[in-house]
Amino acid sequence: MIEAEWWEYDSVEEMADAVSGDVGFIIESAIDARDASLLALPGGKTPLPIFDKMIKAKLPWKKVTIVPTDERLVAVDHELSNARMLAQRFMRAGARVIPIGGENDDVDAAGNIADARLQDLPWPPDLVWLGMGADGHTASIFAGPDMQKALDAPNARRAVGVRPDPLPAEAPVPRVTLTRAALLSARTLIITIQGAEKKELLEQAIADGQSSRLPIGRLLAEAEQPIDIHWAP
Ligand SMILES: O=C(O)[C@H](O)[C@@H](O)[C@H](O)[C@H](O)COP(=O)(O)O
Repeated sequence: MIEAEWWEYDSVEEMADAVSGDVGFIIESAIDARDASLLALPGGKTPLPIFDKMIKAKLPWKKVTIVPTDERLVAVDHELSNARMLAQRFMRAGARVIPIGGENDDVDAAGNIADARLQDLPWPPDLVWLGMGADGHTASIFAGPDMQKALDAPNARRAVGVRPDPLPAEAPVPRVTLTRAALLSARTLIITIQGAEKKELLEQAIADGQSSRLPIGRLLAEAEQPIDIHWAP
């Protein structure tokens, strides 16, 4: 049974205020408890106004380490790179951003490299924050030949290489993604989505749970923690 709580806002701006406040609280609580905070943050467009609010907040960014939940296999300075997008924002604020990908034609090797990098970090993340595509993908767990690999990887495995099929139009490149086990190891799990269509899709995926054909449904079906879903029109 997926324990999901929906938070619905009237605007993106309102969602950004609320979510940036929640994430700030997660960061401060982690630093109080462990003197450090590890966050796994999504790519995509929905979180950008929230990220922009977050970096304006006076948080102890020097104690914060950020990894992308997934990465496109492009050069680290490429416009499609999630690490680049995160670094441009959060490194300026003082946080450490760890890239997990880069240009690599060998998708499986890229997955091994991402996994090795994540194995060096103090685990679990205080926060895994996910988005969802209109096709029901989340992080870079896409329908296609590698979906099961990302969903069924053993608990100790933190990342794998994936070849979405079909390749998503907004960034048509192979990826690495945190595995289901790694994503669900988070102390806190949140999702941010926008638009009526995605709301309906996510509600259906949650209702279908384990029998969902969508990656997000299959992922959440195994979650043991309650999930906060933030939605704006
Ligand atoms: O592609 C990535 O890097 C993502 O992490 C991906 O899972 C993203 O969160 C969704 O595609 C939603 O993207 P939008 O917020 O742009 O709709």
